[in-house]
Amino acid sequence: MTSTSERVIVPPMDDYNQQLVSHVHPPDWVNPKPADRYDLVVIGAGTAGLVTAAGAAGMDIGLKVALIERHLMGGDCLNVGCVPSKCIIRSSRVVAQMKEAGDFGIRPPEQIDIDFSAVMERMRKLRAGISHHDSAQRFKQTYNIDIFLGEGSFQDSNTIAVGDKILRFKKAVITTGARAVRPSIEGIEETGFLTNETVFSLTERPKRLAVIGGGPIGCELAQAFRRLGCEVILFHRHSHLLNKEDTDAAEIVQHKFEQEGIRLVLDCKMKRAVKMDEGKLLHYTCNGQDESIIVDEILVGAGRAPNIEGLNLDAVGVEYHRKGIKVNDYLQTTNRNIYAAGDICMKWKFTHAADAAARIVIKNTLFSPFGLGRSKLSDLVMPWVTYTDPEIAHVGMYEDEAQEKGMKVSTIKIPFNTVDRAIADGEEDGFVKIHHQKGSDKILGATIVARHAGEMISEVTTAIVGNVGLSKLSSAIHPYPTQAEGIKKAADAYRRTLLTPNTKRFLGLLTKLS
Ligand SMILES: Cc1cc2nc3c(=O)[nH]c(=O)nc-3n(C[C@H](O)[C@H](O)[C@H](O)COP(=O)(O)OP(=O)(O)OC[C@H]3O[C@@H](n4cnc5c(N)ncnc54)[C@H](O)[C@@H]3O)c2cc1C
Ligand SMILES: NC(=O)c1ccc[n+]([C@@H]2O[C@H](COP(=O)([O-])OP(=O)(O)OC[C@H]3O[C@@H](n4cnc5c(N)ncnc54)[C@H](O)[C@@H]3O)[C@@H](O)[C@H]2O)c1
Repeated sequence: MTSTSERVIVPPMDDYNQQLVSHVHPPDWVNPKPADRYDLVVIGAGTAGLVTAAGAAGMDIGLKVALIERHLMGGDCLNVGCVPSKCIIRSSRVVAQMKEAGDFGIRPPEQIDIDFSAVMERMRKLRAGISHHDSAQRFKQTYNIDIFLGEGSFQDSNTIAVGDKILRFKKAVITTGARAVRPSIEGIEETGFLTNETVFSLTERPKRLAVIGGGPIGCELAQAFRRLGCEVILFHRHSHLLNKEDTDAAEIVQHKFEQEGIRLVLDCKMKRAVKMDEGKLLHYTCNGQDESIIVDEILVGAGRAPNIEGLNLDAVGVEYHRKGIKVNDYLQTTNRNIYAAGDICMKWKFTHAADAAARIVIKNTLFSPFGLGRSKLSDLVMPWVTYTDPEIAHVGMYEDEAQEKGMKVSTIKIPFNTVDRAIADGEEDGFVKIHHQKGSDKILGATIVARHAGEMISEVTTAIVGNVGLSKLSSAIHPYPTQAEGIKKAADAYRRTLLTPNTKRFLGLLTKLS
């Protein structure tokens, strides 16, 4: 047995990050002697890889599974994505609520003292605490999975190399995820910038922060850093933020950002970055005007690039493109023995999407002989949430998407200023919007904008998955007062559309006879 594990550093290497690394890339890890042949080899131990490997090995039916990770087990979600971002978002919400205290009859403190380094330390502590779930030791001991730390690279259609080890497989799954796109802005590499891979290592607050990209990453982090005391300028190349979301929803968030003092530069083109003594100079154009600004740090959240380099995909006939690996609806690549799941191959780049895809892959690789009974990606009903404040939660189709599919759509919108609990909470900026098939109560999709919209959307997801229509939803009792009553109000609004003049006449007759 040889040790192939390279020492990995997650700055700052305090006790918490040492604990994290000891779980997800132990410095003293010794790769095992490979089995003669694996039923499944999984490359990449992010959410998709962990769920695939644990799901297969955890069945305890004697499957031999290997999992390869070159950096940190847990992937983006645990280390540089969902977990650290939601921890600092939580701290930033405390600041926002302290600032709003006056609206609730509570005198806010004269000065809110934000200890940025303590906020980041809290995040590191929580992340380290969660990390044992994804640890190499746990996956080895609980599931009897062979963990190989190192870069996986295909040799041929039956073997993968990790360092000096050769792993033979029946089926392989590529779950290597994606990373931040490096923007093509002149001088940006020399000037230096942060991405999601480095921003959570900050220990000091940058006074002036430029955020490039107004998608989920840019928006969630711009608002958090603004609330934690940075001056934030947010550059986006489209005419409004979160342009993939429902327009009304994005508008509410954009308005909130402006209220909170985030400077928005929309429809912009970044031209050049220059490192100066006073900071980082950014040249850009906006509305045809040349402009510039000096900041202390630049954070880029400008989309994702797939981690395909080094996999040697050409050797195994796995086709790929700029956005990732090509898969069919069964998540099978162009090599029938090799599958893929998660950010490496899917338009839905979410942890829960990677998890759901992994479950499809387990079924299709191991339990669908001759292709019988395979599960399809297109059967999934996918919700997602952007954790701005208010949050935007969505599930199913947007109105235009449904129309493009030839469906006739009706939309019901309930603003939260008509929902008692939202009024009591002082959280009236938002709405529940439900799209349903015209002339029927079948729910096609929904968007919710609310402080905890993410906690509410699952009711609609469950309804869609369970084929529960608006009529049934309207008969489900919702506790009063809750913000989820907004969903019931939408369902009630649908029920009222059934009251045609004829039904009203009939009901009138019934009352006379009663
Ligand atoms: C800032 C940020 C916030 C986010 N917030 C959320 C959120 O709130 N909710 C949500 O649902 N999603 C969120 N996401 C998205 C989520 O993190 C991803 O969709 C999810 O991590 C994808 O999982 P994955 O397994 O496909 O890939 P990854 O998590 O990227 O894992 C891939 C793994 O493969 C390894 N690897 C790559 N190449 C090789 C190789 N050749 N050999 C061995 N190992 C290799 C990598 O090191 C990595 O560990 C966020 C993302 C970011 C960046
Ligand atoms: N809450 C969540 O679930 C969550 C949170 C964060 C990220 N994510 C996932 O991560 C993925 C990546 O997020 P993202 O925000 O990086 O990508 P994105 O592609 O969704 O958004 C980036 C935006 O930046 C713009 N942009 C790119 N280059 C620019 C430039 N030079 N100047 C100005 N604007 C520029 C793009 O046009 C785009 O609209 C998303 O697909 C999302 O699924 C999810």
